[in-house]
Amino acid sequence: MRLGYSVETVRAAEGELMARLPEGALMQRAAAGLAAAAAGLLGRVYGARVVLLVGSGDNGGDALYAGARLVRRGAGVSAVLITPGRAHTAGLAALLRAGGRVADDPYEVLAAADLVLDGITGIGGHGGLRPDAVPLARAAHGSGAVVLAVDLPSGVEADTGEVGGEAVRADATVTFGAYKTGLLIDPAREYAGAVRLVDIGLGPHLPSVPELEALQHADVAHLLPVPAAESDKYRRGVVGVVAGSARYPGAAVLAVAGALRGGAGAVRYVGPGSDAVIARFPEALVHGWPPSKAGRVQAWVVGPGLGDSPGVDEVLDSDVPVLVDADGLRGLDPAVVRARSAPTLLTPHAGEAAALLGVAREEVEGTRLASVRALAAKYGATVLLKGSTTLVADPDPRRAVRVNPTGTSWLATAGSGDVLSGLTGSLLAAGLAPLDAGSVGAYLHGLAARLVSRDAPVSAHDVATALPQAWRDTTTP
Ligand SMILES: NC(=O)C1=CN([C@@H]2O[C@H](COP(=O)(O)OP(=O)(O)OC[C@H]3O[C@@H](n4cnc5c(N)ncnc54)[C@H](OP(=O)(O)O)[C@@H]3O)[C@@H](O)[C@H]2O)[C@@H](O)CC1
Ligand SMILES: Nc1ncnc2c1ncn2[C@@H]1O[C@H](COP(=O)(O)OP(=O)(O)O)[C@@H](O)[C@H]1O
Ligand SMILES: [K+]
Repeated sequence: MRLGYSVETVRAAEGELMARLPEGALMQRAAAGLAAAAAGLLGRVYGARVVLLVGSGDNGGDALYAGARLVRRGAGVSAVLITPGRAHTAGLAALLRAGGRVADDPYEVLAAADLVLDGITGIGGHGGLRPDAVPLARAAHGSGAVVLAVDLPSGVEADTGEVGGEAVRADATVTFGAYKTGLLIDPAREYAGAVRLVDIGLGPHLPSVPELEALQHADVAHLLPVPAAESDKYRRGVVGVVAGSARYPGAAVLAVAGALRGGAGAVRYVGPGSDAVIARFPEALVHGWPPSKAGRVQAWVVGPGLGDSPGVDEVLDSDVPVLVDADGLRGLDPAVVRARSAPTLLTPHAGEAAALLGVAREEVEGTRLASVRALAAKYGATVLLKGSTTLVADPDPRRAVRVNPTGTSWLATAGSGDVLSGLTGSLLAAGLAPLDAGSVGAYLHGLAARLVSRDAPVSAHDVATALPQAWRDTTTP
């Protein structure tokens, strides 16, 4: 599991650790890791031209000490002080002692740089870059040099992944001690580039429950349902799908396609898309209306392509877990969801989430973590917020939010969400708790898309077909 922590948590852990170490030791560890990463990016340090963007806090101190190390390995290092007179005193002295210098003309050194270390702000920064730093960040981006962010790209919000104004666009980020939550969530994640964690000994001082967690292959393999020797189709779980309409019969087919690959022993379909479903998937069990007469079902999926067709109320009335997606989310009453005896999992994209929260779509896209938590609280349900960063929040606010590490922007294709609902509903029917079903579903779906896409366009149907390959990939050591 990859874990993300808030600034408050990181500062508390740093405080504990610092009390046991000699003064400045932690910053030296950070600077050593940073210099090593910089050297790796440069390939050849001797003769390289390095520029440090130095803010007024310890983030700038890290950059200055790392710069001193690079000077000692033969690099030419120039520091650009954002607020002269307020740079980290000991760090600046170390740089000058080693043979580095303060730049006379920031834009001249930036234009000639091979590598820029962004030490303007780290976990102490708020509200985007200040105006004096903005042109420097732009010049770094436009210079052709590799931009390496120190701890975080300056200007992004460490706790939320929000970007309130302008921020540094980095090719890579070296973060110290622990991933900050914002590094794992868009839009900040995109500003960070490739993120590397440098161990500074913080581990034993961090709490066991982080703010954010990302499943890795081994976690998913551990959660996937596997039939036992004595299993039969009912013990493996039966998933019911209420999806599609005369207008969108394809949604029924795609949701069933996902459901057939999610580990349930059988898929029941109820709705206007029966003919299309059975023509494509003879193994699906199709039933007449209403869903309550369809026979045993351990979890329902309702909503994809449903249009105005009925089904949501009937399914929410059941006493088994229900996944509500797409049209099923329209006008969904929090009181109805809260009153249910079994868990509910909502899977909105940003537009649907915005409608449920009564805000603009852009607001949800800019504040994903806060939005997914707000929806989970409002509905007392697990919420999977889809998009460039998929997040899954439990209704219990003490649980870490899951962030999906797989996926590709090629997934932004019509119908791929229908496959995800079927797949995730199937995992629910197989017995996974909603938080696990949502995060495992998103993981496999994103991995399948990557495997089948290999950087070319994919269709939703391709993604469904690649799900067994993603499953195998995850469980193969
Ligand atoms: N603690 C530790 O043990 C370790 C910490 N480490 C490192 O320290 C970093 C945290 O350092 P920090 O706390 O000094 O804050 P930091 O991120 O440098 O920024 C604060 C300064 O920026 C300024 N500023 C604020 N907003 C701004 C804006 N929008 N645009 C421009 N400027 C802005 C603000 O100025 P002021 O408001 O005072 O005018 C203030 O002076 C952390 O990320 C890691 O790199 C590592 O060495 C490992 C050990
Ligand atoms: N920019 C993106 N990057 C990665 N994944 C994305 C992006 N945009 C959408 N997705 C994923 O694609 C799927 C789209 O689902 P959805 O919006 O419900 O589409 P549809 O309703 O057409 O099926 C979701 O799994 C979502 O997370
Ligand atoms: K930084």
